[in-house]
Amino acid sequence: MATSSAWKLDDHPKLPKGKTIALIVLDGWGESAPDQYNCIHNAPTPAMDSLKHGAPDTWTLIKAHGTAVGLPSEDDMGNSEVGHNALGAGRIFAQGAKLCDQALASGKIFQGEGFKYVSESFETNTLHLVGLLSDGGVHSRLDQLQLLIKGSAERGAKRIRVHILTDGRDVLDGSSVGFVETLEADLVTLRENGVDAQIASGGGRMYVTLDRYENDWEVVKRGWDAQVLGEAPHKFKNAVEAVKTLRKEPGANDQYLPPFVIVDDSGKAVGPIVDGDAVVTFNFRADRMVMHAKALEYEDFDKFDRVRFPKIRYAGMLQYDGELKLPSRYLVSPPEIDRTSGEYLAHNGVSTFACSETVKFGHVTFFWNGNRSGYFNEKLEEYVEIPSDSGISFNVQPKMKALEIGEKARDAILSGKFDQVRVNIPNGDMVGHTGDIEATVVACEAADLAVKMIFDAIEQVKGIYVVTADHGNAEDMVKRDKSGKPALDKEGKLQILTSHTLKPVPIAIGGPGLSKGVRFRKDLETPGLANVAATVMNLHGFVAPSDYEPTLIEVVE
Ligand SMILES: O=C(O)[C@@H](CO)OP(=O)(O)O
Ligand SMILES: [Mn+2]
Ligand SMILES: [Mn+2]
Repeated sequence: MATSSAWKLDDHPKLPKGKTIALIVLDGWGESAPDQYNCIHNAPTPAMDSLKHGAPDTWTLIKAHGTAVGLPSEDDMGNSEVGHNALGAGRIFAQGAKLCDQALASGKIFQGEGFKYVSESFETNTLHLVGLLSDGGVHSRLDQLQLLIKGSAERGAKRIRVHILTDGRDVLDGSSVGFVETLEADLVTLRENGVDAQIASGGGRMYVTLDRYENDWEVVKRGWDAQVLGEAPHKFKNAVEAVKTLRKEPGANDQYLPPFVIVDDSGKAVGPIVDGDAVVTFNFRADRMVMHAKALEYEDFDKFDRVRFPKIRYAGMLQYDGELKLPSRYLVSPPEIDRTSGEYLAHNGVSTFACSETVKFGHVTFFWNGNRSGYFNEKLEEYVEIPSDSGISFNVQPKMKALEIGEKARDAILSGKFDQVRVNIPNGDMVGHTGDIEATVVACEAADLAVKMIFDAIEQVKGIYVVTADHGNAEDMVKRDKSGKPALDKEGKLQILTSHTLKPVPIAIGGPGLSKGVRFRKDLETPGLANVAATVMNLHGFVAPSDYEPTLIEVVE
């Protein structure tokens, strides 16, 4: 790849090139006060602990939520998409949640090409809305769905079917009932006003539709069967009753609710997707919509038997994959995350190895590279995916593939072939989402062992490590009141927190290759994840582009 002048990075005046850098992202690893709900504190994590104590020059905290990562407000917890986007792109982009808010508030969403396209079905056919039903703000938001439904009805949608996916992962488990009741009440009002509006199907997000990175197509198939074919093992006349009843099944919770369809008095599904219908998927976040989008859009498709492939007018809330241009129609233009650090470094000859297990593979590749799949330069990059366990909830195998990721990273470091070895270690996050505190402690220990393995390899090649996280999760596993004490529910019970948090995340640098005098600056007011890219570019021996968020480090004599 010839380096055009636009891509050429200036040499760093003080820092050398050619050091091997291990870049470790601990998924869902925030910093919080120690107590019994802080699984990171309660796990033996000697590698991570060794970085922290008495080392203010090489260990610090950075912001990983809210406006620091392009989310609408400081009440928005961080997540992997916005976190890895910020880490990789070195700048803060207004993210999907915010762009959709703006488009809905101004009404522009209804004037765009995407909406016009789907609205051509309104007169004669059904509008289906499919997505995650909660106010979590990570993948979707209920208030955005409400505005979309209202706006569509005002613009001629006569028959509306909503296919819901219950959450319990970005919000408390059990909250699905309240969200379904709220939606149902809206639909009742619409019906009173002459719009035939109903919930048509549903299921838990982790079991129905929202798989990612092709971990388990069965998940998408279950959703297809319910949404398109109108077939599911459970049939109900009413969605509130469906959710309440199915939550009582063994092992069921909001995340893993079995699929159901709503049927009429004669037992017929009320809303299968058929030829001529319009479909809008109202999630703004990409990763868990890509597989579903392929099933809805691709003529050639062999991942499961679709039985019927209806000719529909389909639009995503956003375009979910910029490289694949998928879906081809969308309501809101996604953030244009360009000139990522990965692309710059590839243009400047830096060779990169990236690895995680399936459930986080796209985080260190696709999200890292600004929601773009594929290599920038095949000769310089190698991305390795370790297959994740599928069909289980991760508290059953809390060690996940941490050690395998550690081994792959170690081998890549020792091979001498790569300047940057980048990994995501998923345990704190994936097991934290199960709400299983004991398993999450085991998960954090496993993550730390993987970190240690990578540190050892860096030691051998006299390289540098940068270790950080994308957002919090495992460091706080209980819902708290304003004073920070565990909040009790109406029955006086603790409410286990399965979601991410608002906490800052640690970042540490070190290793024998770190030049003397490199330390974290103290003059940045609120450093966040977006400051990491410039830092890493410096450690590779380059000055970051001038519009990147400033580097976290300085070199003192
Ligand atoms: O699992 C997911 O989809 C989200 C939570 O909704 O987690 P993360 O952002 O860490 O991928
Ligand atoms: Mn994450
Ligand atoms: Mn997560």
